Order: sequence, then structure tokens, then C-alpha cells
Amino acid sequence: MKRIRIGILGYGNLGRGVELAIGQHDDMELAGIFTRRDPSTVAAHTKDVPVRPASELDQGADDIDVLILCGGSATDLPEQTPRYAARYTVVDSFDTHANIPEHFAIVNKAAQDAGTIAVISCGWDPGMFSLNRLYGTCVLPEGTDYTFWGRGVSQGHSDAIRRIEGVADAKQYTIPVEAALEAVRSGSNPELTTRQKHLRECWVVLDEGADADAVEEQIITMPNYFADYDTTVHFISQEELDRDHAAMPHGGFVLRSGETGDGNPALIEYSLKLGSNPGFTGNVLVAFARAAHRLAQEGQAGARTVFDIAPAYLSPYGGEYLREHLL
Ligand SMILES: NC(=O)C1=CN([C@@H]2O[C@H](COP(=O)(O)OP(=O)(O)OC[C@H]3O[C@@H](n4cnc5c(N)ncnc54)[C@H](OP(=O)(O)O)[C@@H]3O)[C@@H](O)[C@H]2O)C=CC1
Ligand SMILES: N[C@@H](C[C@H]1CC(C(=O)O)=NO1)C(=O)O
Repeated sequence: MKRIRIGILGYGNLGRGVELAIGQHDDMELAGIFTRRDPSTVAAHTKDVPVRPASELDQGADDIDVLILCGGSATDLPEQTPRYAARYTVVDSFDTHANIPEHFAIVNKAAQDAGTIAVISCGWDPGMFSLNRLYGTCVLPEGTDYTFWGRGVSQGHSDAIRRIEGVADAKQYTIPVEAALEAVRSGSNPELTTRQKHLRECWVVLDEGADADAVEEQIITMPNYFADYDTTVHFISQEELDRDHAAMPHGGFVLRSGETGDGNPALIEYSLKLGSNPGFTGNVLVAFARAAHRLAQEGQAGARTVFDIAPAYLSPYGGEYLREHLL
């Protein structure tokens, strides 16, 4: 069986998560890890796959069937996804929710012009949580949606802080307000503002000589990431961050609370408990890379979100197996 050849662009937490996820799939192989940095300075987990310069992708790498883009949503993916959709079947994890419609439109033009498939905003939120919000609204049209994250490390928010001038490193924890979560589970359908559902706690390492007050102000006022939340910022050393905040657990809940047509209460709850945010997100991206490859082989073109892809496209098994074993 010809295996799907996966390329990874961007070797950070998520790039490593994708790298390790590929090994769980017999129909896939890691064809290349690409980086914008000097490849000799990037130590990949997989020793027999060379780390290659991103410039090779711009010249055309014919050994890649699907390129999984593992850059940051704050600044990398808005540039990288349309750029590489012009050459490859791509999958990204773009998660600046407010900007997803714009990202979709830009990537869709690039992919349609090139005749490629580009799956955007893949992962768990957006991604698996998005699918469960969709199912909930369709099945319980009379109801209310709720999404809670954490307590855990948001990679997108951590990445956004690291992009601030003067920041050397950072981790951001998202903390759900327990009283709000319990009110939802009680079925009382509370109206909750963004600020009433989560707190955000940031642990930041500054560059030598950076202005802590200026960095803190940029964090707490950052649109789409922190401006709508009560956010605390702590400044610590790199040693403390590496010692106390190395792990990236996360998770959360999507709930739909409403009534069925016969007037009875119904509560749908989808939950994730993740030992590793990048690990799980990597697994999701790899499953959708299989779907992207299939769509490309069918001759389809353009941008897709998780809403646009029939679930069977994610499976390595055919319809008959799925009907016999999973239906
Ligand atoms: N949809 C979802 O559910 C989820 C989405 N995400 C998204 O994934 C994105 C990436 O997260 P994450 O992997 O944690 O971010 P990282 O900061 O670890 O990596 C982002 C990019 O930065 C570069 N980089 C990594 N390490 C270094 C370093 N030491 N020095 C210089 N550059 C470095 C890499 O690019 P290069 O190798 O080219 O230098 C890498 O692709 C997030 O911004 C978030 O938006 C994450 C989790 C869930
Ligand atoms: N995209 C998120 C995945 C989830 C986590 C999250 C948050 O803690 O705010 N929002 O969505 C991430 O980058 O980790």
C-alpha cells in the first residue's frame, strides 16, 4: 500500500505532536520536517528523517503528499497557509476564531487557483469542539451552547504572548469558572459573558532589559486573546518556567442544554481530558491529513473546515468496515 507522505512545516510543540502522531498510522509516513530556522539547530525526535529548510518547499518538494502547517496562528499561519496552499495539499490549526472567516476566504482563493485542498482550523478548538457545537445546535435547535476550556495550557495564547517584543518565553493557563460550569450542568441555561466563564493566567520570561509593565499591558489588552478576560501576568525566570511549567495538559467541555420536541430536558456534553495539548492536536491534524489527501485524489479543490468533511474521510477503513464495526 502506498503510504501518504506527510511534511511538517514548523517544528515547535505542535510540529512535534504531529511528528509523533504519524507513527500511530500504518498508511502514513513522515517525509520531511521543514523549518524556517537553520536546520542544523533543530533537533527532531525522529532521527532518520532530516530537518530541511523551508526554502525547499518554495522550490517544490515532490516527496510530500500533505503538508501539515504547525506554525503559530498569531503571525505564522495567516502568511504560510495561503502561501503553501498554492503548491501543496495543506492542513492547518488556525485558531484565532474571530479571523477564521477571513482566513478561509484568503486560503480558499489560493487553493482554488492552484487546484489544491486546504483544510483550515483543524484541532480541538477549533476542530473537534466545533463539530460538537454544530451537532448540538442541529439536534437540539431549542437550546443554548456552552464551551469551557481547562484548566490547561492554551498553545495559541502562549504563542501570542511569545510574539510580543521583549518576551523570551511564556505559558498561558486557561481556568474555567467552576460556578459557571456547574450552573450550565444544572440545566438552568444561564446567560454568561466571556469574562464570567474563564480566567487567564500567564507565566512570562522577559528578555534582558525588557519593560515588564509594557509587556503586561500588551498582554491584557490583546484583542481576540486576552482583552475580554480577567488576566493575571506573572514574570519568572526561564529556569522556573522550564521547571514548573513544562507540561501542556488541557481539555474542556462543549455542552448543549435544551429541550427535545416532546418538551423534555436534554443536556449534551462532549469532554476532553488531555495529558498533552500538542499531542492530541497533532493526532487530530494527522487524521484530517488523511481526509485532505482523499479529497485531493478526488480532484476537489479549495479550502475546507471540519464542517465540510464527511467523517468517513478521516478513517483508514472503508465504508463497509465502518458500517460493520462502528455504526
Ligand atoms: N485548533 C486547535 O485546537 C489548536 C491550535 N493550536 C495552534 O498551534 C499553534 C502552534 O502552537 P505551538 O506549536 O505550541 O507553538 P510554538 O511556539 O511551539 O511553535 C510555533 C512555531 O515557532 C517556531 N519555533 C518553535 N520553537 C522555536 C524556538 N525554540 N525558536 C524559534 N522558533 C521556534 C517553529 O517554526 P520554525 O520551525 O519554522 O522556526 C514553530 O512552528 C498555536 O499558535 C495555535 O494557534 C494549538 C493547539 C490546539
Ligand atoms: N486553540 C487552543 C485549543 C483550545 C484551548 C483554548 C483556551 O485555552 O483558550 N481555546 O481553544 C490552543 O491553542 O490550545
